[in-house]
Amino acid sequence: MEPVRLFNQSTLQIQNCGAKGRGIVTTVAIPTRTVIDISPILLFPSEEYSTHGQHTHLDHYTYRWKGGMALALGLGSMFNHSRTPNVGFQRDINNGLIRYSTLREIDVGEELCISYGPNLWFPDMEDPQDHNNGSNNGEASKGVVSDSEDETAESFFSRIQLSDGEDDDDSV
Ligand SMILES: C[S@@+](CC[C@H](N)C(=O)[O-])C[C@H]1O[C@@H](n2cnc3c(N)ncnc32)[C@H](O)[C@@H]1O
Repeated sequence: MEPVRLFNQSTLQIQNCGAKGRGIVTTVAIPTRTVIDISPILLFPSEEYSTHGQHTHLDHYTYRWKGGMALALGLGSMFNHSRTPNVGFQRDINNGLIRYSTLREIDVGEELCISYGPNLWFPDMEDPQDHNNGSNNGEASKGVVSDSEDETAESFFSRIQLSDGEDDDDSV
């Protein structure tokens, strides 16, 4: 596909990122700790999700959320995964939003990626070992990230909390 400038964020564009499918790329350099998007979510209650949603393509896009699974509307559904993400996110459960912020300085033309956590349901194209053996392409449950109540060391929530200032330490 041709890169398409996004209406609400004119410095980011969505484009084809090879085997990963579509992804988000920046057309300008971005300083660290910059909020780059705030995506409202659509909540699917747990029962509805287990009966219907998880059997559909939605299951590749949803975030674990209090009371069910959430689909991020807008950019939030377009971030690809990296083991070394340059974007972090924070769920705002009360307001039904996810805030995305840069974790380091980002150069022009870089793809913006989040970490989905350790349980991938596809071979990671950014990880040559995984790409070769496809070892994660099996039993792992889908859903983009781990439960906020049950964070793993590799997931964003255990690494940084930007917007509420409770913990803005990058360390794991
Ligand atoms: C939330 S969607 C991201 C947007 C997606 N690329 C698209 O075009 O709709 C998650 C899907 O993107 C793909 N994906 C994301 N990160 C990837 C990676 N590092 N390696 C391979 N595929 C990836 C997988 O197919 C995954 O199910």
